[in-house]
Amino acid sequence: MNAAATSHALPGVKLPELTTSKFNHNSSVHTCKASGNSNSTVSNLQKLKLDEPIKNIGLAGKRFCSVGVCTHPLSETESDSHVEDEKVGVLLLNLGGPETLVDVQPFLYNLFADPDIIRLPRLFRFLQRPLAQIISVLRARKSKEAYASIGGGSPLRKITDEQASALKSELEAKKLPANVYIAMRYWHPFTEEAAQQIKSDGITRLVVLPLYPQFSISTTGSSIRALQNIFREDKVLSKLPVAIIQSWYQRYGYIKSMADLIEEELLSFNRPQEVMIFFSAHGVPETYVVDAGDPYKYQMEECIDLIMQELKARGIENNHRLAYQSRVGPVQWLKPYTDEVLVQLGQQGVKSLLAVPVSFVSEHIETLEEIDMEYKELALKSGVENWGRVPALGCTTSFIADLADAVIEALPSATAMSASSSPLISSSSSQEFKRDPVGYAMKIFVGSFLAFILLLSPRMLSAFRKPVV
Ligand SMILES: C=CC1=C(C)c2cc3[nH]c(cc4nc(cc5[nH]c(cc1n2)c(C)c5CCC(=O)O)C(CCC(=O)O)=C4C)c(C)c3C=C
Ligand SMILES: [Fe+2]
Repeated sequence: MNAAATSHALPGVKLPELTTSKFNHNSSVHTCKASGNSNSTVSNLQKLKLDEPIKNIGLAGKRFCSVGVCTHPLSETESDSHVEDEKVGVLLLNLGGPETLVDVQPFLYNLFADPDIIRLPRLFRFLQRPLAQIISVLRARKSKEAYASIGGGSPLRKITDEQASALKSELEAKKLPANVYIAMRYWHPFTEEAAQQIKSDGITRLVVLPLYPQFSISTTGSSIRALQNIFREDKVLSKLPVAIIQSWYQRYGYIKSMADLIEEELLSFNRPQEVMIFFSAHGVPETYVVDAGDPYKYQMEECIDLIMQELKARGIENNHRLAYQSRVGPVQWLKPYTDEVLVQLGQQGVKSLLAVPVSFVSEHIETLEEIDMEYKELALKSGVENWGRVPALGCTTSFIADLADAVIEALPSATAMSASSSPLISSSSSQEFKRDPVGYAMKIFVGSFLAFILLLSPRMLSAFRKPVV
């Protein structure tokens, strides 16, 4: 476990009591539920109060619960309300992608203008937008080439639409009629558009479901912040009961669906038992984990362990590795890097390799271009002879059914986001400031100065322009 993952990724977030459980391979039901749902199928429960600082309960960085549901403490009136009388909405959070090559630069601008993607010291936040403009222009050419090679745009919107409609059908089949909305962080349909639709449809209870299995400050965290900002400013939305599922990588339905895909893909090799299972996750800068307490790395490692345990239970005992891809800019990202590990494996004599994208559930630029083209070529050049790739989950039936169950489990614990005491928006830096204001001020001053020099240096600018591999 990484000691740095002790603080919560959304610092100070108060969560209701969640029940925790052991992962149960023999069970076809989920092993964890939010408390408040009396129909619990949970075994080996251990209560974990998440509104206490995590480090005080000796479970730093660990989440044993399959669904981290983030709400405010339930009031009696709210917890008494009947779900059957509600107009239920489900909001899927996703990244978004450029639909045409013309969209690429403005999409990149939106991405780099996000303070959860380029984390500038507070004093230099005024540089965020000009920097985003420079970096997006510098990166646009390479990025356009990549999108051009997969047909001229991102498939993300289409796939997310399909997932939304599959989830809606599955919820209906499970007797929970619901409207399903999509909020993309950096391209259409933007979070604002989804929020307006939710409001005009008169939704009375909302479950927020990120399409990222693992939590990262840069993905789910950023989307929740954006949502929180919009909801808090709106009279109606600020009162809407909302349940936020923060991560769901431990759910058995997800783990089983991933194992199914891997098992099936292994069969396409001549000697399946000799294939190295190579998990490739999207990276994040190392400082996210080490300084900001992003649980992403820990959750990723736990996720891979769970998938491998599930495969082992099926008699599949292949070797496996985890590496991180898609780094951007000159800073250190989570290691080991996918490109470096592929070269090492080839040189070490690994002949058959199955790539498994694991941080995202749709095909996108980084599966279709980076893995299928760049990494495949690199692996084959390095000595790998047989290459395969597990498809993204997309609309796999067992996976969508499990997402529907996650929504149903989360629904009863929805409460209003409005309470202005909500700490969802508060940042780790404000907590640090409260703890040690002088040290914090010094750090900001020195950090800002260095950041300013670094950010405008030719090396930094060219690192954003260069393709990583
Ligand atoms: C779990 C998934 C993702 C994490 C974590 C993540 C962090 C992260 N990403 C960038 C920079 C870029 N990401 C880009 C595309 C992109 N990123 C994700 C997912 C995660 N990103 C997806 C699904 C996509 C693809 C969308 C699509 O169009 O198909 C891009 C644009 C493409 C490119 O030019 O490479 C950039 C840039 C950072 C800096 C970051 C963490 C800080
Ligand atoms: Fe990314």
